[in-house]
Amino acid sequence: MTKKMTITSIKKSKGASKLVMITAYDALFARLLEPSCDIILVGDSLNMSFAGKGDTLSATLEQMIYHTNAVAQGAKSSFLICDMPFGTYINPDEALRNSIRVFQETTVDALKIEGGEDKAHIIEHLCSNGIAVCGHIGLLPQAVRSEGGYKVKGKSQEEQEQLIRDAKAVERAGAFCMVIEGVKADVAKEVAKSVSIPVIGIGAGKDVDGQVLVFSDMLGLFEEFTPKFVKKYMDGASLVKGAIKSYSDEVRSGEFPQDIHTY
Ligand SMILES: Nc1nc(=O)c2c([nH]1)NC[C@@H]1CN(c3ccc(C(=O)N[C@@H](CCC(=O)O)C(=O)O)cc3)CN21
Ligand SMILES: CC(C)C(=O)C(=O)O
Ligand SMILES: [Mg+2]
Repeated sequence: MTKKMTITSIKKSKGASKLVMITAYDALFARLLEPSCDIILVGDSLNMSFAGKGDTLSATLEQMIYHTNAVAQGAKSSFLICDMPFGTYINPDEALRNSIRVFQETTVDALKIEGGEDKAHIIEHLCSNGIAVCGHIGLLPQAVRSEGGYKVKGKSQEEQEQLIRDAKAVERAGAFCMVIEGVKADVAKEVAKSVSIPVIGIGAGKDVDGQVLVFSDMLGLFEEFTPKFVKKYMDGASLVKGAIKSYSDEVRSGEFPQDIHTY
């Protein structure tokens, strides 16, 4: 990835190339991910993977702004999206006020909000005030408590029809793309076909317009999180633990530091 993507090139990518999105929470990883991805998402999953909490609900706007600024320092040529955290877009005015804060306090390119048909009026209000919005439909992590867990969507006829309505409402409201999470692959495929903006999947099969994963999941760093949709591209936890063990052993044995590490 050399030239930074724009709302226009992201929209145009549909049907031509798959979008690669990965989350990042700091400058260090943002710099490492940037060469191979189109979009970096500062996800509210940072409340779990970074802050160690049990779900995303207690992530704050201040946290999201802090991490977005860190990521922006590391990734100057990636399109940057920040999740609006739980409780920050409960009505159009609140949503716009909070979105403007993120836009003014960071260099983020777009914001992501969870919800379909029920959030279309919010997306519309943001879009008509200069905020680029990425939708998020299907499994909505911010609804984990009201839903009683993380539930894959699209299993019933009603859910399938609702997902199509959600995607169309998000598109009509002005979103430039959307994430579809935790949806049966055949249903996600139909959803992607039903709109003309890119639909980026996570746990939604291959027949969508791109994929997103949490970086710490795909690098095998987040050991306790092993849902079906994650592919571990490296065993990060073992590698890191092994390196730390070597350091520890060498400090204790006196093997580190050697002359080359010494002034
Ligand atoms: N590190 C991390 N990775 C993520 O992908 C992620 C987060 N955090 N935090 C926010 C949400 C929460 N996500 C989740 C969390 C759990 C399941 C889960 O337990 N899935 C079950 C399937 C449930 C069903 O069949 O209905 C699984 O076993 O895969 C799915 C998505 C995805 N998001
Ligand atoms: C899992 C992705 C889509 C997300 O919303 C997050 O990382 O918070
Ligand atoms: Mg999120």
